Amino acid sequence: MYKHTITSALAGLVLLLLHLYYRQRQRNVAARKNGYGPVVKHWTKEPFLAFDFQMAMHTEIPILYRNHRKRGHTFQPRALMGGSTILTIAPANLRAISTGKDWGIESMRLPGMDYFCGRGMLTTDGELWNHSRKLWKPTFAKDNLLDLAFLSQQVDNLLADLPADGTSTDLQPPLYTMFLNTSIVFLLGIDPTAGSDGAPHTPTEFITAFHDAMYYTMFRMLLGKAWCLVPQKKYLYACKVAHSYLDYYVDQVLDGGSRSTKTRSLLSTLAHQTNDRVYIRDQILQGMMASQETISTLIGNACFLLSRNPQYWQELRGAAQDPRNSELNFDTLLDFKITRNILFETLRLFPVFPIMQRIALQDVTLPEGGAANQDLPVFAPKGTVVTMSWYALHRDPSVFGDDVESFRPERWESINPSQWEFMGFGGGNRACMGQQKVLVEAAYVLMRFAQRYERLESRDSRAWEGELKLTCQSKHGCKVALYCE
Ligand code: HEM
Repeated sequence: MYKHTITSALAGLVLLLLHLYYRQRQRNVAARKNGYGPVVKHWTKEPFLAFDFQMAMHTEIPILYRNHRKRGHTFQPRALMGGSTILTIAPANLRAISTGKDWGIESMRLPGMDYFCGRGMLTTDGELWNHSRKLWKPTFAKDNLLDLAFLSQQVDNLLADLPADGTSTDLQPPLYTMFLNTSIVFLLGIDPTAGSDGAPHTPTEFITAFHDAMYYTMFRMLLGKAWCLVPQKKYLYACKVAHSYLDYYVDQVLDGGSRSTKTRSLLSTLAHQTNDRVYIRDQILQGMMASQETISTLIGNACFLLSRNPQYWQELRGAAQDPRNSELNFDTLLDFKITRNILFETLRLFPVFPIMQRIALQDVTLPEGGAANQDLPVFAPKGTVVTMSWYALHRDPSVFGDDVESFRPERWESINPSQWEFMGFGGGNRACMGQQKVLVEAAYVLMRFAQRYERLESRDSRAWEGELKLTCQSKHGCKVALYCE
């Protein structure tokens, strides 16, 4: 009886595999007839859903680079049950995905994120997304980014706190705290370091709740409908604290009539344009996700690289001490080549967002990647997910030179990658709105550091290893020693 059951199960399995194999063959034949080419396949350990591959690409950042080197610009893990993602870094495909209306993110993100942060730029497609982008726009206008006074004061405090006698220190946590504070000023128009002002929670309680809610939101996104099986008390509490903290400030601005204030935080910009309290709160939460650890991650990575390449620190220090560069304002910082090259080179090697995904909103054609030569178009039926690895894209020797693993900021003087060959700030419809703000603020911090410290030395012999949370940070932080003259 037992033997019979096993034999039947095995026979069933073989039939299922044969069925899946022939279905895939039929699809390939049909695609070829229509001028499409099949995508190069990649074997995974778990062949049904390629689950091991999906997990690895979110935990081991360089894995997609290694696979692209083996399989080419476009490939697909073989998943017998279907539904596996197409991986592509072919610039023509990236252009098509980033500029058309056929690709989106809503169905991948909104179900898991809706309860916490609702509908906004990071969770919707189409009209809703477009509407949010328009409402956010004035906050990123140049005249709203000129004032570096709060950042300057924060940098003063940081420089006063950091040891300058060669004692080992990790720059990542204080950089994170500093940019968390500037983020809150930018989003809410309040100084979180100034103490309590009647809000139902302290800024620290809000931040803790924000992180807790994000942590559980990740599970919601991973588990889909099965999420309801997980105890939800902590998640609901975290959402409640974060919501009530922000509601307090939204109410103040809407009810207190302070909409005419000159402070152009995201909150005040939005309050000029809508009365929808929940909508405004949701946008602030999404702004927090886009901004709160991005700039600190970039500067931390830049310092990590500079501490191992002292010649560039000396170059930066020389420029920072040059009296002609004494005025650090929006325009001078944005035009400053040395910091720009350092920041772009850092983003090239360690993109803050190393992978990005999109889902096909209808049947679509990708311009290339089909057949063994990868020169035929690829058919992507509605619901196909594409994964784009910026980490791999930024290591193309034909664009960046043979020494792609080296930190060489001066390469940016002689290369000219297209928008689809370097995507540190994304590109196309959903390109980063904060790019100028980032380049100016990060340059400001690097210049202030280089003015003060004669040397920046690494205190960590390990190679850079990425840890993917909201952004991709160095797993081991940025352990350095700083020396003043
Ligand atoms: C090192 C810092 C940063 C980097 C590297 C960065 C990079 C990116 C990238 C790659 C995208 C595209 C995402 C996609 O394709 O779906 C993006 C989107 C975005 N970024 Fe940034 N970002 C940074 C900081 C910021 C900051 C500080 C803000 C705001 C204060 C900001 C606001 C946004 C917004 C609003 C979007 C969404 C655009 C949309 O979906 O339409 N970013 N960012």
